[in-house]
Amino acid sequence: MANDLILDARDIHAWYGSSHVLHGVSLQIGRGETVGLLGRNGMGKSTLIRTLLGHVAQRDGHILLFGRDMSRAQPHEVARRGVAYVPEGRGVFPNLSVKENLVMASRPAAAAVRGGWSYERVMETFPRLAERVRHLGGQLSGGEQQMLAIGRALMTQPELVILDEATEGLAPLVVAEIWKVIATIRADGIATLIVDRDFRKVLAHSDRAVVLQKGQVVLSGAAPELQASDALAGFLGV
Ligand SMILES: Nc1ncnc2c1ncn2[C@@H]1O[C@H](COP(=O)(O)OP(=O)(O)OP(=O)(O)O)[C@@H](O)[C@H]1O
Repeated sequence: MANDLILDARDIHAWYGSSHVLHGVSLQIGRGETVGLLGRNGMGKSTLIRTLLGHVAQRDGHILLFGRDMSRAQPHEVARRGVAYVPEGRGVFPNLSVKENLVMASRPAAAAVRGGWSYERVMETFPRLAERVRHLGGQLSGGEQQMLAIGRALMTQPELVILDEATEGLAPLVVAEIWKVIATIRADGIATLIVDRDFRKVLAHSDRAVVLQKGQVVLSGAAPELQASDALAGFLGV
């Protein structure tokens, strides 16, 4: 199994100044596996993601990516290893056009391996973006920006896509479109780590899920098992 792991993070701690936020979290993601990361507000989900990506300087623990030690890696080194991050708040370039946003993210890399995510395939997957290729990132609606952010992530030909609150604040129709794209990414065999407030949708689209409470893993298991678990509602406060 070890060789099939994309991510193997063990005993992760993280701090903001004197505030100790993650208390020994372990998380494994296998090739092509979709993992949901659940927990109430402020429980450490974004911090865990940002720590894995190298954005939180005060950290401890072991992070292996494809078996390589990335415990002290910088964010650009993690990205180069095939981890694409779609942050809360999207992160598209407002002064570049839709096409420029996509093309500048593009990496040929191992595209041939799976057919890859070409500019054309992103356009087919997101018809709304195709209608707006010349618009600037900043002129797009929130939902379109989110699609552009996901499109950018896919153009890097990732092995693992991390989606932090990708549907936050979007209209129901757009949310439904984004879940459809998440299903496409999964069917493509790209591993995904998903954070979203809609825990039912997360479980429906994941192989496995992990629940954080106060910076610790309090529950984890196969998605169908968690769905049926009485403990889950308690941890999520629903
Ligand atoms: N930049 C920061 N500086 C100081 N404290 C922070 C910072 N970011 C987050 N925190 C604190 O760390 C804890 C975990 O926050 P985090 O954002 O990781 O939680 P979360 O589970 O992602 O919740 P949310 O859904 O609200 O984003 C919270 O107590 C939060 O206030």
